[in-house]
Amino acid sequence: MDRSNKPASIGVAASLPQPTVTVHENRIDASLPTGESVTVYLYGATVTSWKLATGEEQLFVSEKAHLDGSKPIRGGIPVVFPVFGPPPKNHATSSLPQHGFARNSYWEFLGKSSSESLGNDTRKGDDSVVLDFGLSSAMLSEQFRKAWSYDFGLVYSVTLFKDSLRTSLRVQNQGNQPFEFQFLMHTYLRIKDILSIRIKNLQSKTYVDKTESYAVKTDSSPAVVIMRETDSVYQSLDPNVPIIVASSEDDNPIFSIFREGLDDLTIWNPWVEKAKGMSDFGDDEYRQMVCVEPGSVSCWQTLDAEDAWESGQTIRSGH
Ligand SMILES: O=P(O)(O)OC[C@H]1O[C@H](O)[C@H](O)[C@@H](O)[C@@H]1O
Repeated sequence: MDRSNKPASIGVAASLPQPTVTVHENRIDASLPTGESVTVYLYGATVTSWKLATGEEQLFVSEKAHLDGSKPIRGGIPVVFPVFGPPPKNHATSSLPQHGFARNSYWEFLGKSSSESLGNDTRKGDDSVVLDFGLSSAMLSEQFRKAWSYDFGLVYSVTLFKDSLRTSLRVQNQGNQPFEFQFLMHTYLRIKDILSIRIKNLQSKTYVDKTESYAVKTDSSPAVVIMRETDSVYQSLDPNVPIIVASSEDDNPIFSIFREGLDDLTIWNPWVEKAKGMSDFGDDEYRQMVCVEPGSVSCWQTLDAEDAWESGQTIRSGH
């Protein structure tokens, strides 16, 4: 019997275009057959570039950023672990630098995997490529190992899709005692002009304003508009509601940020004076970027011996 919805025959997998992954000494480049690409430096497992098929860069990296491992990379997606901001005194992280050690340690490239298109036209090739990076206690510098002597393993996965990028972290406690940590993805989004965007879905949410001595505030405006130095840590957000960076001209989404297991979100822009004081950031570059940073930073995650914890973000470009 002829089936009217008989599926078309599936092409031979070996002949399909595949994602390309190039391993350099200090970074990994990957691209999809459709032209999208991503670059990840081993230093900090920092994603430094995410381009759409049009070649349009989605992430901001300062022209003054250090890419030689002498300093955390100013831009892209630095990984913040196991502490966010200046470590508190009298805590196990107190001897670590600001934002911990993940962004200034060398990670190992663990390999790639890819998933095939689930659409009808499998001839288009693979829909995504996943790059996995690992960092464990044994890989830390002596200084960091001394400052935070827990046994841990991190696997950071970077997945490139056609219109989005997912970054996720799995933290494993490989020791025999619990430890506490914070985690955040310090995403620098590239925008045309800071004055032409607004950030939605934060209405009436409580945040800590780090520019005003950590004052706790609530903003009832329908969207966050950035017109001065901004360093706001939003807390306890509904994980199911994406954060939207929209054009203030036509309200079209420029980026939508989906969070998994990350209830806090920092919004940061250094503005004029702070930009001038940063040696690895151009004086006028604050206009081309906004940091939208999903994290778990308002309290400590406690991870028991041999336990694991996972979380992630997906950034979708455009609609
Ligand atoms: O200069 P960094 O150590 O990279 O930190 C850059 C920024 O990171 C976060 O967004 C913090 O909330 C800010 O307080 C900090 O200034």
